[in-house]
Amino acid sequence: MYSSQASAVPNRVVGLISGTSVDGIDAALVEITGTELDLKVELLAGKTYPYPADLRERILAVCAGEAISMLELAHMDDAIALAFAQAAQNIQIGYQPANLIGSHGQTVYHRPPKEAGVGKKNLGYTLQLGRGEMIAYLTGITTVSNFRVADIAVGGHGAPLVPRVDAFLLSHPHESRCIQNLGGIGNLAYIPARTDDWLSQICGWDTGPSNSLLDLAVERLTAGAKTYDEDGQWAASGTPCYPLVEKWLTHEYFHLSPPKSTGRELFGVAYLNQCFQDAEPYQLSPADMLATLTELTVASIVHSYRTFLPQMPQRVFLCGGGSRNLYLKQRLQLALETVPVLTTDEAGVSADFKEAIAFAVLAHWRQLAIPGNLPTATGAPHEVLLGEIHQG
Ligand SMILES: Nc1ncnc2c1ncn2[C@@H]1O[C@H](COP(=O)(O)OP(=O)(O)OP(=O)(O)O)[C@@H](O)[C@H]1O
Ligand SMILES: CC(=O)N[C@H]1[C@@H]2OC[C@@H](O2)[C@@H](O)[C@@H]1O[C@H](C)C(=O)O
Repeated sequence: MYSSQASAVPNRVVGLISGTSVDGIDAALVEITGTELDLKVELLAGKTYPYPADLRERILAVCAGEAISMLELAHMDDAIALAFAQAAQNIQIGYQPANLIGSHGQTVYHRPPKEAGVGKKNLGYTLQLGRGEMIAYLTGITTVSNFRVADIAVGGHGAPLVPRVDAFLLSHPHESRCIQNLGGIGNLAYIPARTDDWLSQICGWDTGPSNSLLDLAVERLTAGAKTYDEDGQWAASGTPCYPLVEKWLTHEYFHLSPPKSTGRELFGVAYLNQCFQDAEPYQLSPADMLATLTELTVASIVHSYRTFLPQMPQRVFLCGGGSRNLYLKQRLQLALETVPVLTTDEAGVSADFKEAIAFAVLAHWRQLAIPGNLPTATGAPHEVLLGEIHQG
């Protein structure tokens, strides 16, 4: 880790991301001071800008494996970049302009690296659309994008990237914490209390599905009328089917040792179809099915903590859209027994905009030539600078 080097003048940065839920572009306008141990971020504005419906549909189809031509790919890349550039411009209205944008883009494909014999690896592959050069061109603001490839280039997973930012924004002097993102996919950052060698013990990984299967199931059960189960109300009226949860938990991903990453390629439409097929003998109601899928998210997270963490954290802080799913939160609290489950809002960082904030911080780090990956979370052999800089 780099020693802190205070930057006195706040950097005004826009962070942008659309995650695996493809529910819209999260934009955060922040003021950043400091770098790592002295890092401070003030959220001036945060907003989610929904994609145009047809663009969202096309993105989801590509994520689900639909073939497209190179021409269509180029069009989609630019349509996403345009939507991101508009989000960057809109979030600044009424504020002094930003001097930097950090844009994650839209993941449409992610393949983790694979062992290929002793000491050899097939590099991972990851593709985020919404090219940074177009965002810089349209906004006139220097834009950092394509954050994942430098980590992948040295053999890492290129994900999760947020744990390093979590470590500097959410550590505590006396308390060990897990920061649990509940997006389409779940991930965690484990942050020990800030004692002697705490930095070397921080780790993270993707826990598996969080809302991805729930959202797809809701769309299927409502014939497209709804895209998610608000506050988890529908699931809350059902009962989890534990034999199914046990069966689904045997999936190889949950038993892989970290560092590990995943996506909709593994926990998407095909997996959900299998879940519905597995559920047939049990004749579950729609509410029971949603409760059972919720329980898979809960059980996979808790199994992951108990199996792979050096010790259970003293507190868990949730973020991402799933932190608004009251049923999911309640089930997680029940399964984690005495470990209190809160949201990152309660630790001073917006649960809704933490990922967008993180990409603003990663752009800030890139500008200062500070590495952005956490090798214990991505599996990279060393730290690297993340992101390509496009001058505005
Ligand atoms: N009030 C709510 N009740 C239940 N679920 C909600 C609520 N609000 C948001 N969600 C869930 O959160 C999802 C969006 O979460 P989020 O924006 O954190 O995901 P993401 O960033 O796209 O995913 P990832 O972190 O995997 O990249 C929605 O698709 C929905 O399932
Ligand atoms: C390839 C990719 O886009 N991965 C996402 C996804 O969504 C959650 C989880 O899987 C995480 O690994 C990652 O996003 C966050 C922002 C990260 O890199 O920390």
